Amino acid sequence: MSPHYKLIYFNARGRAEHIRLIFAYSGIEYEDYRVPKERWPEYKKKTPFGMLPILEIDGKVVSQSNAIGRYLAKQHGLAGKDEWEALQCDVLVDTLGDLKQVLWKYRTEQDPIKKEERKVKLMKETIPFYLAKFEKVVADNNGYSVGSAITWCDFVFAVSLENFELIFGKASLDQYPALKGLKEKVYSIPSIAAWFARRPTTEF
Ligand SMILES: N[C@@H](CCC(=O)N[C@@H](CS)C(=O)NCC(=O)O)C(=O)O
Repeated sequence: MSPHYKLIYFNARGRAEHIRLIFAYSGIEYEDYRVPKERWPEYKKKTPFGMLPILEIDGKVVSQSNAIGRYLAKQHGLAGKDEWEALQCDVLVDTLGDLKQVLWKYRTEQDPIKKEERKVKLMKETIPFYLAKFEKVVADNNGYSVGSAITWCDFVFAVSLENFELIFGKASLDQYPALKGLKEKVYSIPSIAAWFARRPTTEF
């Protein structure tokens, strides 16, 4: 019998959405609990490290979005065909994490001058540096980020690229056709498209 899963996060896609895509793709029932903002200070005390997402598996609680993603991916055939591909998934997920950290610093920068400086560096250096490399990886793998079949890494890419387009505009991926194609491929998988259609609307 499948365990009882309860995914706990905020009312956002953020660091939980790739986990929701794994659940949707694998047809796994789970509770998608979104902690209301006003309940967070109290709720925080009950979490292992004061942060979300967490996943309850038959009542046992684990934290860390990528550890959770990797665990579920391994169980549901989404972690590559062998250890080498599983490693490639981890490498790309962590590298995307590095880029997302820089994007987060830009998005949350309060000083307008520093924000503009960050934007110039991002647009001229950081984003082309990472996206050109990711583009080559996906093009070389015929449209997958790892190997020749769908992995949880593709889900992390799809969610990140969707956010990227929200931040920088729809045309921002035009020069990266393999990445754009990967995002579209993931969101057109029927089980994921169905999740996309019914998921709560949130900013990020
Ligand atoms: N490395 C952790 C980071 C988790 C994290 O930063 N969570 C944020 C939301 S995205 C959080 O819980 N913030 C609320 C707080 O720190 O009080 C993961 O990937 O799960």
